[in-house]
Amino acid sequence: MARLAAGDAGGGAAGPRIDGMVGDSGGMRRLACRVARAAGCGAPVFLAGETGTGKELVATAIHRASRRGGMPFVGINCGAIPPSLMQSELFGYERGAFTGANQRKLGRVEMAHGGTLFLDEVADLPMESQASLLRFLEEGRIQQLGGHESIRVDARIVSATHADLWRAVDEGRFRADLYHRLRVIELRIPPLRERGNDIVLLAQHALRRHAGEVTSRPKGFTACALRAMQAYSWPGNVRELINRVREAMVMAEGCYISARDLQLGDADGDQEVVTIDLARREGERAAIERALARNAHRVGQAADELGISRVTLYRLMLRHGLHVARTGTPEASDDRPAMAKGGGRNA
Ligand SMILES: Nc1ncnc2c1ncn2[C@@H]1O[C@H](COP(=O)(O)OP(=O)(O)OP(=O)(O)O)[C@@H](O)[C@H]1O
Repeated sequence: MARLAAGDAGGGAAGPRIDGMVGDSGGMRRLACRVARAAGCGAPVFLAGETGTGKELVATAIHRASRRGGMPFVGINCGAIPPSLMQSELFGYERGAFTGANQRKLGRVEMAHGGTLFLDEVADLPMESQASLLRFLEEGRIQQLGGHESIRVDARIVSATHADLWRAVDEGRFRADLYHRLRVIELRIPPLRERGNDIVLLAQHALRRHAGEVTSRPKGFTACALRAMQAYSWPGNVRELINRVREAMVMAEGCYISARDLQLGDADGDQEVVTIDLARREGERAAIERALARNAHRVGQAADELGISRVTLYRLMLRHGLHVARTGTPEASDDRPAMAKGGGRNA
């Protein structure tokens, strides 16, 4: 189960991380810090992020790291329950509330008493349930279907959606008052394409984790496969990456998974063999190049984003043959190197 931990997140320097989540990029480290802070308070948390980015893992991590960690974590996917059943699913019903209600049934909110209620795909919550949820958030009380008394429940709400919740408000499908109540703390989970070398770490993690599913486990990835993975946009994020690696493990013809095995193209030279060490160095170099490009070659800012010190970044740039050339223009101060590639793959 996910919990917060301090330590190494897959090959980098020590720092906060979310246990159970592979990732060492600046974005994931920043998220880990925010998750730790969010866990320390009792306010509602809203998780925004594309599908497959790990929202459920983050919700679990917040729960585990909070004072409610030993109590129930109850999840519900609001998009998977028929709207007509949502009210009874969330708030339960009294015996005799409707035909067939032979005994009292607890709803998910009450099940989460003392713990955390995770409302996944909250944008799909029907209007009637939105009103009842708002009442719960304001008063800490619920009413069962067919019940006459209101029941006091102490549950923390963590909600998530991959959709644009504000748009749902704009279109009149989601109450603005509930929107603000749910978003007291908002955590944005970065899409996989913004996580640099995490893509390689996650692919290697999937290879290890699912080794038991195949008779002969591939030894690793070809260089082209690693490049193709880093160039791809991953619309299905981590879930898509894991599934592609699992499929490639079964289908791969050689000892190393190629870009073609991952259905990510058919690049020349895909037979090239890659050791873990080489893969790490390639990933590291790509992450540095990307951070520098994204930060207009400001080394200090790029270092912050990568979660390392400026000195370490200079050292790594030197190792990878990424030179800092001063041009003498005011913009090109120490902090704005013109980058030149050199040194080849083993630099
Ligand atoms: N950083 C990570 N490290 C390891 N596994 C991860 C990571 N992020 C996500 N996963 C895995 O990817 C899959 C999708 O994660 P999860 O269900 O938490 O995403 P989600 O954002 O809630 O998706 P959806 O919006 O579709 O509900 C799960 O199998 C999860 O274990």
